[in-house]
Amino acid sequence: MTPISAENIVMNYGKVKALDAVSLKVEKGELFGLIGPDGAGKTSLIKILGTLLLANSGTAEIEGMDVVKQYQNIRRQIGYMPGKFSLYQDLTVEENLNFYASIFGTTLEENYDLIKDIYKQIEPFKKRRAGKLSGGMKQKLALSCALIHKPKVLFLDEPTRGVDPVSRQDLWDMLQSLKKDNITILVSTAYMEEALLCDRISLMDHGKILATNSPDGLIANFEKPLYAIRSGNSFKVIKKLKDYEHANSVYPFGDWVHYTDKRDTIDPLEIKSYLENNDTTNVEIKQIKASVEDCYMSLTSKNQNYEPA
Ligand SMILES: Nc1ncnc2c1ncn2[C@@H]1O[C@H](COP(=O)(O)OP(=O)(O)OP(=O)(O)O)[C@@H](O)[C@H]1O
Repeated sequence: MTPISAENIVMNYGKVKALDAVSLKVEKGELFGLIGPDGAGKTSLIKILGTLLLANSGTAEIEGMDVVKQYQNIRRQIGYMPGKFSLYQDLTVEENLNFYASIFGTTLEENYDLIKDIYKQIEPFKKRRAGKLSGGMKQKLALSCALIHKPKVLFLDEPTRGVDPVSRQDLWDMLQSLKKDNITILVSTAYMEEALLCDRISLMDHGKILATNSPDGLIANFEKPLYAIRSGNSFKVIKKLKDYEHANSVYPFGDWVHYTDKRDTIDPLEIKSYLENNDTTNVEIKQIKASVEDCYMSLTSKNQNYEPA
């Protein structure tokens, strides 16, 4: 049985098409990432799968149960960590955990083993009110609460948003360690580099899934040779490359400009000369391996037929 499956999910908010015929399958024990910028539709999809929102059309099943007809059974078997910290700020760490455990008819002691690696990092602060915890500690508490009833499927909506880099890494380590318990995890993020920490990912843009693959598989499918180009003036490089008749894609990437050409084979020196003949000096050019972000840029440039939100 597939732990998470969705077929042709459509979600509209008035005129905004938040999800446009989205289909997805996540296998048992996978750490699966929904990757996309703000507004891509990640939260809407997670809420529909987590039985918190009704789709306009399409079907979805969690552990073989229909998200509309069997939502009560599903809720007993899933954990959900919303994007916004939503625990009780006035309750202590321990009280929050006991509260969530009691809702599911369990206790902290009963499921201590599952959450101990995460909880032990905040246990010294168990008498502290949740509202007084640091961002990283809040995140660990929220994850502990989402796991307290031993869910089969765990949904996390942008758990690393606005969290410091060390806590972000901690969270991913915790998610990796949950794999040994065979929990299926669907996590969303807008940070492209986090895609590499997932078993498989779906890249999302404007309510559509553009591609689903392992990070390596996605990168291996990048269609064209990719070049990184720079000179003292990135703005000029971008402008001149965009005017270049053979340019396929041109976008800034840190200090560099990433470029693909319409032709299958090219001589990079030809591009260098073109730029130098168009008042761009000190041009450096090198062929590079595509990253997940490059794959995303290439796919979004093809996904132009959307209704702007
Ligand atoms: N309750 C709502 N009413 C109207 N529009 C909404 C509502 N919720 C989401 N939207 C719109 O639907 C689209 C998808 O939003 P969604 O929150 O699902 O995306 P997201 O990828 O999770 O982005 P974010 O990180 O900003 O939450 C966006 O254009 C958003 O503005």
